[in-house]
Amino acid sequence: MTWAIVPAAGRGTRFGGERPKQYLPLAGRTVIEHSLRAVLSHDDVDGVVVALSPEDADWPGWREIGGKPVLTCVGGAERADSVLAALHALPATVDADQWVLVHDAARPCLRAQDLARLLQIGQADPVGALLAAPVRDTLKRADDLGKSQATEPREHLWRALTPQLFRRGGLTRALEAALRAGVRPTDEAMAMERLGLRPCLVEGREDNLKITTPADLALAEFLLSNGA
Ligand SMILES: Nc1ccn([C@@H]2O[C@H](COP(=O)(O)OP(=O)(O)OP(=O)(O)O)[C@@H](O)[C@H]2O)c(=O)n1
Ligand SMILES: C[C@](O)(CO)[C@H](O)COP(=O)(O)O
Repeated sequence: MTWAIVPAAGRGTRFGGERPKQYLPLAGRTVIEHSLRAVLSHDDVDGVVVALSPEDADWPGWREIGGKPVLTCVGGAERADSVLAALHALPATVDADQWVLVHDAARPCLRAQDLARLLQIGQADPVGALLAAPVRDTLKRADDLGKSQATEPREHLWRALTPQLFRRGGLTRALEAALRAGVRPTDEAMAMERLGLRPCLVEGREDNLKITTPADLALAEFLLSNGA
C-alpha cells in the first residue's frame, strides 16, 4: 500500500497572476488535476492527501479521482510544513513503514514510466528514492553584479524532481528534525540527507518540469497537448 502526498498550498508568487498556478488551465484540465491523475495512475498508489492553503478558493472539492480517495489537509508556511501536515493527515491504516510518494502539484507532466521506475527502484532501496535529472549544462556562479565569476564542476550534480519516495515514519521524523533545527528542506531528500541517509537517484525525464513561470506553463501545454 502506497499513498501519495501532493503539496498544493503555495501561492505561486514567481508565476504571478491572481489565481495560484496549480489551478491554471492546462491541456483541457488544470495543472493540479494533471499532477493528481499522474501520481494516482499507478496501480500501487491507493490514494492521495492534498495539502491546501487555508485561503484556497479554487479547490474543486474532489473526493475521489479514478476511483481512488482524495483527502485534504491544511498546508503550512513552507513546502516542508505542508508535506509534514499531509503526512500527519494520512489514514491510520498507512503504517510507519509504508511508502509515501510526495509529488508537487506544480509538476503536471509526470510520465507513467518514470513513476513505475521510481516505485520499482525505490521500494527495493533501504532509504527510498527520488526522480532526478543529471545536470547537462555548464554551471556558472554569478557575482553581485550578475557577471560570471566561476564555472562550477557539474560532475555528480543532479536536479531533483518529484515524486520522491520514502517510508511514512522515516520521512515524518526527518522533516520534524529538520524543522526543529530551523532548517527548511526544499525537498524530502534533503531532510533525509541531513540524517546521513542516501536516497537513490532515479533518472527521470527532463520534461517533468515544475510550473514556476509562465514560460513553463506554455511548454507544459505543448507537451501535454501533443503527447510529446
Ligand atoms: N507553503 C507551501 C509552498 C509550496 N507548496 C507547494 O510545493 C510545490 C512546489 O513549490 P513552488 O513551485 O515553489 O510553488 P509556490 O511556492 O506556489 O511558488 P512560489 O515559490 O513562486 O511562490 C507546489 O506544488 C506548491 O503548491 C506547498 O504545498 N506549501
Ligand atoms: C521539490 C522540488 O520540486 C524539487 O526540485 C523543489 O525543491 C521545489 O522547490 P520550490 O522552491 O518549493 O518550488
